[in-house]
Amino acid sequence: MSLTSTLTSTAPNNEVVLACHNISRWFGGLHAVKHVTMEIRKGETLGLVGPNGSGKTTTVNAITGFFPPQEGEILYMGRPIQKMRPHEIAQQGIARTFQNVALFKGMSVLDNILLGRHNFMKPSVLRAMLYWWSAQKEEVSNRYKVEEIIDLLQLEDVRDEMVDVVPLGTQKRVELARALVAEPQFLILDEPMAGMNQEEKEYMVRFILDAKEALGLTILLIEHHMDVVTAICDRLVVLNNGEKIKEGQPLEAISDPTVVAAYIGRVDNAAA
Ligand SMILES: Nc1ncnc2c1ncn2[C@@H]1O[C@H](COP(=O)(O)OP(=O)(O)OP(=O)(O)O)[C@@H](O)[C@H]1O
Repeated sequence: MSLTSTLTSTAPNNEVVLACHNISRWFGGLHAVKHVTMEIRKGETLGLVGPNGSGKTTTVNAITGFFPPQEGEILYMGRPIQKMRPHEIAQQGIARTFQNVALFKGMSVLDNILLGRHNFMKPSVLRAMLYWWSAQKEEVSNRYKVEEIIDLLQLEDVRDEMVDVVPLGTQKRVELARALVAEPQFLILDEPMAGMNQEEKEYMVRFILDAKEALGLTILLIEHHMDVVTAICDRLVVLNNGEKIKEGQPLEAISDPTVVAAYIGRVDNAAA
């Protein structure tokens, strides 16, 4: 499969799922995200790109409540979320994967995926003892969802393996599975193809598109591989030094002189 021949099949509509209005985040004296405004519409795959250190992960950390914005507003389905804690934001229907694989070593693939159901698990021992039948129903429903996602992402063969022994590409897929079993409407992927070879990248693209189609997702994708970004994103937002420098159709955005200069500037700086 060629990445350039890949097409998104679920067209976005005009309903705004997530809106960031003028958000800023500082770390001490470092203004990591500067007055960023962007909107993501239902069914859309929005690419968030930019050179290293341009503020992409910080923006995602602001949306997901890990490092909330100190200025500005974030609306999810029209409701402000910028003061919510990460688990409350997750409960709204937002799930994410992390730039560096963040799985629990020493646990199986299956158990790592099951952890994504924690928002659906009620931990009361008393409740479980008194209402064993209800706990059983809950267990069955968790298992059912997990099996559906294992099937969708073709993880059947490795489900009982320790997660640390499966290849990186599969670990990234396990992370995606863990995010998907939380039944999100809005999925944030932070460099899901990092460290992958071409074949692994192509598989991952396929899995992301399949998941989007099957589960009706809206996606925010941070990705450095421009072939992936141009193949699967409907629009791009480009950051540089914490600021939004461009927003538009993928091919148009990445060939914009300001964007090209931002990337080349980093290369020159790195070489200096
Ligand atoms: N928790 C933190 N504490 C201090 N500084 C931070 C923190 N998180 C990010 N930064 C800084 O904020 C700036 C933006 O970083 P960020 O990780 O958002 O960039 P990025 O675009 O995601 O980069 P990359 O593509 O390399 O992942 C960088 O200068 C980074 O060092």
